[in-house]
Amino acid sequence: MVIAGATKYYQTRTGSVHALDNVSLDVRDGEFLCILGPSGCGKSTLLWSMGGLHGLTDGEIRLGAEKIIKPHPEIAMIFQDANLLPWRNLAANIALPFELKRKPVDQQRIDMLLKRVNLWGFESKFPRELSGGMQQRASIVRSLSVNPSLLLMDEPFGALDAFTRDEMNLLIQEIWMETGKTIVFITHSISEAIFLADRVVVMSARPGRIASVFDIDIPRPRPVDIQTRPDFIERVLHIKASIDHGRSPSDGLAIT
Ligand SMILES: Nc1ncnc2c1ncn2[C@@H]1O[C@H](COP(=O)(O)OP(=O)(O)OP(=O)(O)O)[C@@H](O)[C@H]1O
Repeated sequence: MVIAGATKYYQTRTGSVHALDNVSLDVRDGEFLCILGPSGCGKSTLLWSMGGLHGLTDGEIRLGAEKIIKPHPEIAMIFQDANLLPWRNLAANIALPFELKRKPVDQQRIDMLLKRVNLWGFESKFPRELSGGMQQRASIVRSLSVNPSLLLMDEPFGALDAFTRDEMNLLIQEIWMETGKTIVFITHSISEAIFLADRVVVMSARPGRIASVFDIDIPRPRPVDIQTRPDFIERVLHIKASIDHGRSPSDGLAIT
């Protein structure tokens, strides 16, 4: 995917908000890219535009030769809230994208994915009967069931407890290694970004711009306890220093 000069102004009753300023970035096929930055720096605006859910004021986003101006079958999105419909059981929730596209349900692929994320046997359960981590795993199955090439994840594990978050990070690392999907993942956590990414893009706020890009060459699979190793902590501090250098004192960014 190519992002070329992406610029976005929101028009509000109190004036216009400059959310993205001339953001250009090539997302390489098959890479795991994490976007990090303080609240309000335009991460979601950028990701939603990549998903065809928001229009840009200027610039463009392309997938191959196609300009992204509306949702695209090759692009799936996962949000912090699993967004399962409460009145549908797991099977019916996962079948939804097929219904919307009026396509036959690929049960074989869904079963394979359910087994992969340890939800096999839970198909008749309703969202309220599942933990937050299970709901998020179901939303991952729902997104992957239609076999997109690009997965856009907007702070998908931000609402989960630390243990579940570690489990989900391991799971998404494994899925990425097995499937070769391109993943763009937004997070507030520097450690989560370094743990997952091939490249970490740091954005700065007001207006949202790319401040720096860091290559993360740590071999995979990366175990969770890698985050306590001195060289990992050094990377965290290095990225944190670059953020502190370029931000105003009111911006917040978790260091976890
Ligand atoms: N629909 C909207 N209408 C008006 N302004 C908006 C809208 N959505 C976002 N903004 C503004 O655009 C800027 C960027 O917001 P965005 O949600 O993209 O940032 P973010 O980095 O994802 O923040 P967070 O980390 O808090 O989710 C902010 O100043 C925000 O208030």
